[in-house]
Amino acid sequence: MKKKIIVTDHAFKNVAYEQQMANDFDAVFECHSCETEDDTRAAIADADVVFVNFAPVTKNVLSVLKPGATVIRYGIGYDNVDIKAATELGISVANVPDYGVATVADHATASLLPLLRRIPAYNALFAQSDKVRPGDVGDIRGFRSTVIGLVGMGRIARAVVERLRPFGFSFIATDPYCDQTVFDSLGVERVTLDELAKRAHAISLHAPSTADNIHLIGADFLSKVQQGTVLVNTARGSLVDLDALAAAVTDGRIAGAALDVTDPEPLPLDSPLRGMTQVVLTPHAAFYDDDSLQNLQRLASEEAARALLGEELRCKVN
Ligand SMILES: NC(=O)C1=CN([C@@H]2O[C@H](COP(=O)(O)OP(=O)(O)OC[C@H]3O[C@@H](n4cnc5c(N)ncnc54)[C@H](O)[C@@H]3O)[C@@H](O)[C@H]2O)C=CC1
Ligand SMILES: O=C(O)C(=O)COP(=O)(O)O
Repeated sequence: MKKKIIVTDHAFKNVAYEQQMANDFDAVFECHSCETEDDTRAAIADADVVFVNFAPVTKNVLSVLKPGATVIRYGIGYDNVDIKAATELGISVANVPDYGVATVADHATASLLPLLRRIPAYNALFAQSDKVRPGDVGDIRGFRSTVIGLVGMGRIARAVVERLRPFGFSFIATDPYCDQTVFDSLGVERVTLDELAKRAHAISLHAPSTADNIHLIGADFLSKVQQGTVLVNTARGSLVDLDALAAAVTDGRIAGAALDVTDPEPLPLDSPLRGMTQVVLTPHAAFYDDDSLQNLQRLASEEAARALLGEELRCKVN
């Protein structure tokens, strides 16, 4: 019987790599745009390999697969897949941890620097006044006296440090699970989350979405930050309590925020954050450029080939 390879959803320009890989195996290949659990269940029934981007892969969805099937997350975070249920059902899950580290780090860096220079705030003033002057956006701290605080010290955070280092910033970071040697080799001071809140002038989030990390950046954290701090989130929306963030932007503790991810996504039309000139929004796009998409689709397709050949997966997460 022919093998069956299904894409549940994606935002790519084409699926040429996947199609070629399926042809190599003379497999059935279908590409869907699943929006509901029912869509996904119907699309993947009896598949051998499932590629999933953002569609939720719940226990209910997984139950239509046979033991031995493989689910490949198009991406790094796999919080949309019920890993426990997959393991119980004998289904392997893999992600692609290394396709776009540079691209996400580029996006975080490109978001953070304009906030520190208050460029979005100046730009907004031009819509209201014909006499915009230096300093109209409040105090601006020089880069060489600015402390960057990283939440998470994994692959992307390390790449952000490399990109920001030439500007002369100092770096502090919190990561309960990362080895001290990583901090030492990068010259990053290890601190607690509490200390990071108090000392950082710019905070960039790079921790995964887990049950423990929900609203890590909430009212308590934001009550401790210095007036005029900036925040960048390219990790996962669930890390930030958006109501608490809106309050902190309103009272000036947060002078600027760049949110690539929010919970929920998309950000509701009536969210106050949409109208705030200090808040820059991008649509979960930090991973998105031509280089990273090519890597992602190629590496995911190679992983699928390994699954079909019965070989050990490169990036199995369960
Ligand atoms: N916006 C986008 O397009 C993209 C977002 N991401 C997100 O970025 C996150 C980070 O990616 P990587 O750096 O590749 O992951 P990674 O797994 O290399 O690093 C994550 C680090 O966070 C640490 N961590 C976990 N809980 C923490 C906590 N409570 N406080 C501080 N640190 C904590 C871990 O110990 C680990 O060192 C991913 O989980 C993913 O959700 C990844 C790619 C694209
Ligand atoms: O999942 C995607 O394709 C992305 O948007 C980026 O995913 P990640 O954030 O890598 O888990």
